[in-house]
Amino acid sequence: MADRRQIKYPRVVGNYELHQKLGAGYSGAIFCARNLHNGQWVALKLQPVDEPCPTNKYERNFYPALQGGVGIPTLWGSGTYGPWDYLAIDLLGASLDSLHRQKTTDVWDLRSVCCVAQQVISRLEFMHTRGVLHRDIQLGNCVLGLPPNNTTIYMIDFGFSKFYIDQRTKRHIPDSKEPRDFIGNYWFSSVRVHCRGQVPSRRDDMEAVALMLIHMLTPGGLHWTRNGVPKTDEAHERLMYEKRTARPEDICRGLPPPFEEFLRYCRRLQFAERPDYERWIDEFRELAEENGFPSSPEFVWPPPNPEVRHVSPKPAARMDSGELQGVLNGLANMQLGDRPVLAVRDNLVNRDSNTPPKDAQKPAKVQKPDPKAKEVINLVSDDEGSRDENANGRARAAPAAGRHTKAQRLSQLAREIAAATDNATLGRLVREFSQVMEDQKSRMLTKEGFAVLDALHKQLADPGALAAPIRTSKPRGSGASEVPESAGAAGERETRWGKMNKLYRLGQDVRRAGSSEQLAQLVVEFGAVINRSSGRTVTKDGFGFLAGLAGRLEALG
Ligand SMILES: Nc1ncnc2c1ncn2[C@@H]1O[C@H](COP(=O)(O)OP(=O)(O)OP(=O)(O)O)[C@@H](O)[C@H]1O
Repeated sequence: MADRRQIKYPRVVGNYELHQKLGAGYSGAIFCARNLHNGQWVALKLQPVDEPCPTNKYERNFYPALQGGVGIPTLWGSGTYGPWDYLAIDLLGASLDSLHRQKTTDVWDLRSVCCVAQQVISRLEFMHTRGVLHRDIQLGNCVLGLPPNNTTIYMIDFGFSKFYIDQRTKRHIPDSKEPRDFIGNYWFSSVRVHCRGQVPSRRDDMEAVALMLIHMLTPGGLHWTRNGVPKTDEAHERLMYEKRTARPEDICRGLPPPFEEFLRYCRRLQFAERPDYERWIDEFRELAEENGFPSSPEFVWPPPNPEVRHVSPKPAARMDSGELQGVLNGLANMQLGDRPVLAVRDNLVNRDSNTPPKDAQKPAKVQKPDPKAKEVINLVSDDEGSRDENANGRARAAPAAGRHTKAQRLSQLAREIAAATDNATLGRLVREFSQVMEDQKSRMLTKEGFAVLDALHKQLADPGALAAPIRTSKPRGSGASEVPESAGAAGERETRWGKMNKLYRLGQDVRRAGSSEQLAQLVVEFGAVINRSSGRTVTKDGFGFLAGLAGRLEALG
């Protein structure tokens, strides 16, 4: 291959007249070009036909499969012209890499990063549904459109892409233990692919997004990127070692929890597993909303003032999913102190149902559970009606008045549940909770949803809640106890029933529960099953459980 600096590019290639150079990559250059016949401006990717790494040829395979997707450039023409191989695609604007270099602050603002997260995950969802892996996710391959599409992030550069669905058999490509050459980029390729030589699949595209987002929020970037591209094997080995040994909790220290959770989630995915794109788009949208930013994923650059907030690397109390699990199980052992007991008339005196209890009015905090104590833990994070501190220590603006997000509705429900004074009201609130969840596209149980369960549990957990326990029929299956099993038995249940079966069985148990205590226990188990399930989605059986719970509460009210 000729030395790229000496390559003389032609003035015209096919129907296109070349203008300024937009960029140069690993194996070619890209120009702004004009169609000589219709005047249309395009980006022309140019490569010598004898290029040893003919990425244009590879890319040409994927563009047809990806046409029509939001944020995927249109392919206007491609072919060879004399010694040149070319691709004519939509002319786009600045790449995130160029914005990264231009930015005047240490790190990106959280709003922009949440927009990038939502859009890039959505692009991957589209590509993956078309059977294509990107395999080279990086800032330089995320490019803004030109007006009027300048708030859309486009994915470019499919030179390393691959069909993970075999075009002939329509099956997922097989995993393999064979040693393989690394394909991807040094900064963001997943640990599995980059450091362990594994076959890339959907999970690795997702992990690359997670690393890219964390990089954007880290002063100086991820530490293995700071010495530049490795020039020797030794330097590459060192980089891989640093990447491989970097613990999620360390590289995400001080960042809002969804970033670490996302990275961990990607690393837990199985080789052929479909990532839950919707869940993570929702998570990052909610993170934006919680911080007072618009829920729209539109990428606005420069970030509109005065909302620009940068995430400082301040250590924050956080709860990982393992801890969350412990918390849910620990809810069963909560010490409720002298909290009033539902359905015992004496306790209703002096309680005004319109006034949330003192606890419910405080913005609850995410706390680190004490593993020994198994005490009361609040899972809720935000009270949107109040002002709160963000990670930067600045006051968080309340979301725009009149806009009721899922998070707001759930937080409000948690407060109303905490303030409820009878079971019939609780039953109605459970129905509302179910309705809020059903109205949502994703049906994912967020932390605000868990806070609703937490509030519900608190209201039900006292054994005296229902004055006259009613007789329960025997659950299906021999020797089953009349009392719903404890959270400690949940692990055993997992092997006895399939995962899906569990929610169905909980739905049956809830209709037979004879006391508030039993209902409280079932609420904990319900939360634990949802939390363990991939995507934390409330399924049909989950809604069946909620309907059963509401009905039971109303009947006992
Ligand atoms: N359609 C486009 N419109 C405007 N600029 C573009 C377009 N496509 C690419 N660029 C610019 O050119 C740069 C290189 O493009 P691209 O990544 O497609 O080329 P490549 O040769 O495959 O590069 P690499 O080897 O770095 O992956 C991009 O980072 C971007 O700045």
